[in-house]
Amino acid sequence: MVGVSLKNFSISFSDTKILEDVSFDVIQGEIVTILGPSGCGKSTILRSIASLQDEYSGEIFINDHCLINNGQKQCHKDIGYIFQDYALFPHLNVKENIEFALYKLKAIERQKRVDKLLKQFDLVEHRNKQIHELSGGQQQRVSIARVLAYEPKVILLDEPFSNLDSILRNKTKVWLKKLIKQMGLSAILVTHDQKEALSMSDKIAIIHNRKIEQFGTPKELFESPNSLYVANFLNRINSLPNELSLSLGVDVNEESVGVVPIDKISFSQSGVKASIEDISYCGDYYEVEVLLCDYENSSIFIKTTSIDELENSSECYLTINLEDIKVVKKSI
Ligand SMILES: Nc1ncnc2c1ncn2[C@@H]1O[C@H](COP(=O)(O)OP(=O)(O)OP(=O)(O)O)[C@@H](O)[C@H]1O
Repeated sequence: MVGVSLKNFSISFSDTKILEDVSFDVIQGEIVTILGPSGCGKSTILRSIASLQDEYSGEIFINDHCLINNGQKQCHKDIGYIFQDYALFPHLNVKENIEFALYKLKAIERQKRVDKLLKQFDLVEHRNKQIHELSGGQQQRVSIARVLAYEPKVILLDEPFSNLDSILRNKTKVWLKKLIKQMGLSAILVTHDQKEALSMSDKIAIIHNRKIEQFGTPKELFESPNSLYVANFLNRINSLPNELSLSLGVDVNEESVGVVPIDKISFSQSGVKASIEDISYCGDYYEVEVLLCDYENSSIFIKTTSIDELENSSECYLTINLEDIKVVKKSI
């Protein structure tokens, strides 16, 4: 069943078009991530779904109910919104924050639900603490528990991991993904982080120039990007000069370009002649920038684990395999 559906969603602010004809569905139990540059309208989509913004045209459906019906706004109680800064009530303790929206329930039922969430979110020992006494990760768990307390069917996550360090971030991602699946929620995640999008999502919507440039599973977008923009957004790739692609037997023209991931090019004894421009140490690998000598010194990057033979020489040769080159549109 479709949990959230956007149909021809468009929105402008003071004559500036932000989004145009955006349509996508989120099935129950599915995580859809919206990816795009800063200011492209990602949070505007979430705010509109949460009925915090209603200047849009087009339609938004939550479990088949349109949010604006005959010009009347219908707030939907099935939606939980998790904000980037958690938006917890600082004057209430952990337990009070979680039970805040449950005032309509009988005391005993309320108590039961809060106890279950405190346990589920590993917050039992912190139940009486004030918000400022919690770590960032604990605050985030309280913010998610508070939203799940009123049993939403749809969950909107706006950069939910941005305040967490990388270890806690990875742990929380796995935990939240499991939780969304177990509860059969329809989730929409907004993030800047491509890796996060690839690992968390069932589908990804990439926004570019006010529209969805591509919508599909992470694998589809990663392996078959339909444009240079999508390819660049999801992976570290090189755009090859068209003359080089043609010489390698790749069919490109003025509107298309051959792209190859930086880890698919290797150094060799012969092949495409290049000169070393820069070597950057990146922990368990190196990123080497080279200039392609025969192609107006176009620069490309190569990911390699060994630079032994490169350090004392400025000249090198590259092997680029035909099967690793994808042809994509320069832009849509
Ligand atoms: N209420 C508003 N009035 C006027 N302009 C707005 C309003 N809300 C958002 N905007 C503008 O719309 C654009 C999209 O904003 P939005 O917050 O959706 O971007 P975003 O993609 O979430 O960005 P970021 O990744 O930086 O958080 C921005 O240029 C923003 O300034």
